[in-house]
Amino acid sequence: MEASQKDFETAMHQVKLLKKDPGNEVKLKLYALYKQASEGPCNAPKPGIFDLINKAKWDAWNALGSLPKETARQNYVDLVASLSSSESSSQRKPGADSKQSGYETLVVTSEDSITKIMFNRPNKKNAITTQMYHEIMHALDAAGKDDSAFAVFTGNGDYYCSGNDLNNFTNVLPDEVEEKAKHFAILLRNFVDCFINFPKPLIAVVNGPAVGISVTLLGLFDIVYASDRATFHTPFSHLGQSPEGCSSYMFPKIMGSAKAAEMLIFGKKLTAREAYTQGLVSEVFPDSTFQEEVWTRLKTYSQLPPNAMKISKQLIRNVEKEKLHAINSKESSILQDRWQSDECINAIMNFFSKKAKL
Ligand SMILES: CCCCC/C=C/CC(=O)SCCNC(=O)CCNC(=O)[C@H](O)C(C)(C)COP(=O)(O)OP(=O)(O)OC[C@H]1O[C@@H](n2cnc3c(N)ncnc32)[C@H](O)[C@@H]1OP(=O)(O)O
Repeated sequence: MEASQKDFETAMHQVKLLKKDPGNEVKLKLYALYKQASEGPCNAPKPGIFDLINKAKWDAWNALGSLPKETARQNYVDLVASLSSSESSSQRKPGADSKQSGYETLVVTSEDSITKIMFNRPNKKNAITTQMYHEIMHALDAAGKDDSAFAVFTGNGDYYCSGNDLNNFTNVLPDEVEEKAKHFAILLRNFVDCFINFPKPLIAVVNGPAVGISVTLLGLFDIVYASDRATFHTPFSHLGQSPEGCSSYMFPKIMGSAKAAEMLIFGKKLTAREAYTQGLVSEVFPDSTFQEEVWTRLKTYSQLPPNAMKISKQLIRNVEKEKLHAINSKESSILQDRWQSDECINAIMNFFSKKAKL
């Protein structure tokens, strides 16, 4: 299948996550393909002979001649995929129980055929920064391709995750607000798409309170295990925002529209037991034995035939994939407007002036 504009944008994000410098030759190739894919054949004036860097870039772009934009886009996406996958395989020893390097906001490990992705900003209640959104997308992409049977998300410390890091919205100058909102909407859409597209069973081990986007995404998980200390809170109206993560569709489907509305419109916080009764959580465990019970069970499941599990997951989820992509796109574009609203800007300012906490 031909790479889409969205694949192209995702690849552009992935390039920023490469840990190793791919070298000048590859960087020139990436530059040339990027220009060809976004602007078409080279139309810029040739730089002067002593302007070495710009001349090398111009030469690389010009060398692509009349290569169609779509082919350049595909080649760019393929090149980035090969750079990312060679980087992740060189970071992992085959068969080893390994902590994968290259992540700053996550701890990603592979053990017992399970890829564990742990939010790792315990001092900030695992709030998700822009870097963390990118690292999660990268970890999911790698977990979808590695030889693990399934992927598990959990949190380090007392929280599962406190949702979007509200600092993502600070330090934005007034004339940048519109552009930033657009940028975040693209990031959000790409981020949620990674969960919709994830090909293997996706499991959440909710070790403590969960807020915002870390809750809404649970509707896209296949199994959710929760400690009895966990709570589930989507305070969108309090923040002048609106639902994401496909929750505007998945939550009413899972728990019925009356219960979903209490959460998504009024920000009602659910206990783990309530979330279980409403179908968002598969099972609740006492906090004292949570880790032991859950991981023992997951290790047993991970020995089941991986292809059978993958196929079953896809059978369950794929019927609605296109619908979910459309919902994600709509939710992201509504949020793009919300982030520019006085309601939202005031709510975030109140949080940082410590006037408002959830
Ligand atoms: C690309 C953009 C996509 C956007 C997608 C949109 C998603 C929507 C959402 O996710 S909405 C949810 C947003 N989250 C919140 O509003 C939570 C805000 N945090 C709180 O209300 C509280 O911190 C708490 C209830 C989670 C925990 O309270 P507690 O008193 O136990 O702890 P502290 O407040 O002292 O927290 C410790 C430090 O962590 C910082 N922090 C916690 N959560 C966030 C956050 N979401 N964003 C930014 N910072 C957060 C908190 O400020 C403390 O920092 P400090 O020690 O430096 O003061």
